[in-house]
Amino acid sequence: MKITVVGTGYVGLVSGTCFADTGNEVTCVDIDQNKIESLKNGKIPIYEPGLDLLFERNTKQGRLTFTTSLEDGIKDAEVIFLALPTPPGENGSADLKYILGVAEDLSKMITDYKVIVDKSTVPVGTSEKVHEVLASNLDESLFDVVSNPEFLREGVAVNDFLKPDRVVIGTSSAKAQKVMERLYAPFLRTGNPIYFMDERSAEMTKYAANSYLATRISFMNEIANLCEEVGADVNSVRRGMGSDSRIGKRFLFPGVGFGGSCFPKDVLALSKTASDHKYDFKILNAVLDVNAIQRERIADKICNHFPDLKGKTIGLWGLAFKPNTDDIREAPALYTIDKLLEKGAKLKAFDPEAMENIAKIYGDKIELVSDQYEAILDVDALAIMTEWSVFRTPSFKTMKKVMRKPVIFDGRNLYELDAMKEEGFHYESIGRSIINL
Ligand SMILES: NC(=O)C1=CN([C@@H]2O[C@H](COP(=O)(O)OP(=O)(O)OC[C@H]3O[C@@H](n4cnc5c(N)ncnc54)[C@H](O)[C@@H]3O)[C@@H](O)[C@H]2O)C=CC1
Ligand SMILES: O=C(O)[C@H]1O[C@H](OP(=O)(O)OP(=O)(O)OC[C@H]2O[C@@H](n3ccc(=O)[nH]c3=O)[C@H](O)[C@@H]2O)[C@H](O)[C@@H](O)[C@@H]1O
Repeated sequence: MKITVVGTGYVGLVSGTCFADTGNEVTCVDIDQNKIESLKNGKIPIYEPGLDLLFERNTKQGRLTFTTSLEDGIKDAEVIFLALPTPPGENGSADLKYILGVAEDLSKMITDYKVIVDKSTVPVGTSEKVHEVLASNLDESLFDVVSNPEFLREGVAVNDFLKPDRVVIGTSSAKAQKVMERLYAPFLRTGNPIYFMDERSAEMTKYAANSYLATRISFMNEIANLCEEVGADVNSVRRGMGSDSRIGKRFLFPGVGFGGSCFPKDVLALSKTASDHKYDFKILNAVLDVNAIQRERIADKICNHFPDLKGKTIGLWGLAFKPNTDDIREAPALYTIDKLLEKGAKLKAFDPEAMENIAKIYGDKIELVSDQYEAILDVDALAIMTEWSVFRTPSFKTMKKVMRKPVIFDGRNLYELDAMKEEGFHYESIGRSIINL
């Protein structure tokens, strides 16, 4: 099938590459000329494990191409995916200017039947808006609009796309449904379901899923904070809870709050949809409030430990919003950095992939170093912000040797309390007791 993907970011590039890998001819379109130039030269502008292999194979074999011209990109395409940004607008609702802008452009270009698929996360009713924009210039027989929310996670995006837990398709057109069934069949061979529903339900499913996952995280963060008060250990509590099959083990890890380009914006957008309909969605507002407090928790612990941070140096391990990505959008590390800088601390940091993006924001306000031990050389304390595997079994001996003081603030609960006691660290984590030296 000939497919066009408009928007070549985390979702568009992964989807386009994976669709090419099942034999489709895919053209990716983006307005960012640098991005397209780099992709044409074989360079992937994001870090996403496993993407390089698929990218190389499909570009080499000519199934995956790139252009900045929407008009060229959609030539002969049967399906056009919109994988465009939907950032929060002024009032928190998703800003649809990219989606509706491209729909408007498409309405002036389409000459034969195409299925326009929205893959971006958009508020309920957006498919109808896209339909309206297209219909303002096009005969209705020339297009169908489908909602196909994407559930991939950054860092494991390729695997999530190739083996989705489920595919959700919102459409009222039998013709479009057949096209989508054909396109997704190779990804559903193990019997994972494809659910067809109306467009509004598909749009709602995406927000409901993300908001529920964010709710679990905020809930666990509050349990963790209470564990600290009552002397319980959240790691034990998490295991005890998660092994109940009604609850499940995943997404119960407390930490420094959820970040990334989606949970914070999607919970906010759903809350806005609710208030637009005069519905006070109390849980969602609490989820956001808890998260705003939690993402400052490590900085707060550091400030408690060092009443005056002037003249102190703190090392940071991890800057990305989660491991295996270079993405720092809404990363909890940003909030920690801002607070510690404001209090006068000097910062040194290391992240395996996100340092280039951090440098774009902070310049020389923080010292970025290329080795995790260099990031703790002569520091008064280490703060762990992202659970990259490489931080899980460090040499505690080396750490103690290079740090000015053996003090760790662990936002991801990477180490056992007994080990920290034995190794002689002052160790503060999330939802567990403090190991005092
Ligand atoms: N990042 C993720 O893990 C996931 C994101 N989503 C949703 O998918 C959508 C896209 O997200 P990301 O891929 O993260 O965004 P992104 O910001 O990484 O990529 C969006 C791309 O669209 C391009 N673009 C903007 N205007 C354009 C135009 N008029 N024509 C062509 N290209 C244009 C930008 O240059 C950028 O390359 C959002 O709605 C997001 O909520 C859904 C599931 C997962
Ligand atoms: O709509 C989206 O963009 C995507 O948002 C999330 O994916 P992603 O943001 O890539 O990453 P997650 O693994 O969900 O983590 C999000 C945040 O929650 C935090 N988190 C996650 C799990 C957990 O148990 N505890 C926890 O604090 C992570 O550290 C991270 O900051 C969803 O998991 C995807 O299904 C969805 O497609």
